[in-house]
Amino acid sequence: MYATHAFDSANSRSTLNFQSQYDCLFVSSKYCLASQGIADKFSIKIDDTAELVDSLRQKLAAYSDDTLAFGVLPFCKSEQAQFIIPKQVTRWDKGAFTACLNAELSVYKDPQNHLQSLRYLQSKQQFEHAVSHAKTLFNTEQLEKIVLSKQVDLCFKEAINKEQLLHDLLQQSQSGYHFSFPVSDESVLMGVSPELLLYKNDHQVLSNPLAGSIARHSCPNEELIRQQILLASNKDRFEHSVVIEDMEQVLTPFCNTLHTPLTPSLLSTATMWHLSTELTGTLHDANTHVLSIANQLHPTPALCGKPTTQAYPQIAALEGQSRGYFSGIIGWCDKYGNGEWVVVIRCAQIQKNTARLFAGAGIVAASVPHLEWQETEAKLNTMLNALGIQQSYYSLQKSYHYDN
Ligand SMILES: C=C(O[C@H]1C=CC=C(C(=O)O)[C@@H]1O)C(=O)O
Repeated sequence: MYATHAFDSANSRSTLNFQSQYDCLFVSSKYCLASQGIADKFSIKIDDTAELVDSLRQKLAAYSDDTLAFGVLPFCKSEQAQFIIPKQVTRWDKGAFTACLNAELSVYKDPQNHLQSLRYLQSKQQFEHAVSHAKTLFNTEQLEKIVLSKQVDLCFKEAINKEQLLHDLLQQSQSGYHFSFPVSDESVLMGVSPELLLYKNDHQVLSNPLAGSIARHSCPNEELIRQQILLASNKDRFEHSVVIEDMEQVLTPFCNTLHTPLTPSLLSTATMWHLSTELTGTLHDANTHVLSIANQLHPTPALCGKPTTQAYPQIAALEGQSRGYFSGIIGWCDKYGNGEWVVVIRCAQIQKNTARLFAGAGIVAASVPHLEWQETEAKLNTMLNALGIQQSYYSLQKSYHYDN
């Protein structure tokens, strides 16, 4: 059921047919898990962590010891998570998987798929107004931080080739966590998250929250300046510290030891620099399920705000539509409660010839509305680049298609 794939470069086309051979995909720093066939598919409530974990354990109990479950939890705790227990999971070495995908796609590279329309669900003005409004709440609502996001709908002439998209995401950045999960019969959630919520193996836990961002630049000198600006920015350092404090509070009761570096470091994606902190710990109990911790961490103030209970209703009111799986969590777990979960960002929900893109930014008292808009624009570039959309064309189109 859980096979390690020895990559045979001479026979790459017959060893993996990407059109049909995976349903769920999770690519970590060194490995890639690709599932084939569906043994069971089910939804579970996420508002009660103990119930969520019990239901999962019961489902997995019926299968062999090496069975995995893939899942995606929505942002909103009143919605349900989706899980898939695959018939088979192939574990690839990451390099081998990428080489195989390259070999597949070099044979049939799709012609350029033309963008037909682009629609912002919130205009720039609406987003900036929401940021300004959020800033007034910091004085009155005991709120320290809130994450506001936007959604953009793209429509292409032809159906989006998901294998090509995955390939382009991998080409763009080998780092990060690439994922693909069929959230309905017709639509797939795909992306490359830079943010590890929780890896758990036996006693060991690792988390790598990110918060505080600046867009990358093509000029090396400007890149250095931007890195320094980000490291020295009190606004971004505050945005980051709020997340780390909250995560430490959740992780501490589970851990014998927990190490948190005193200052954040920098982490880059293909398009952004982020402030990053790696928390490492050892658990009291190796049987603790990865989701017992991950669902308590979720949603962290990197995706929601602080305090969470105050931020949730404000997000619903200010954003005006459901985030669905965006800023939820995605990953896998095994029968022993081991697994790896990342936050659902830098992603799109793909359905036939349409893609819905998402991007958010942490808002604090020192936020400047138009800069937060620019940050979310820069974050959209991960998916826009992978979808082959040229910036000049995109800029021209978007000025005509705000959904006012
Ligand atoms: C909400 C997003 O990013 C989060 C993760 C990293 C940095 C963030 C920030 O600096 O605001 C966000 O908290 C997104 O990419 O849509």
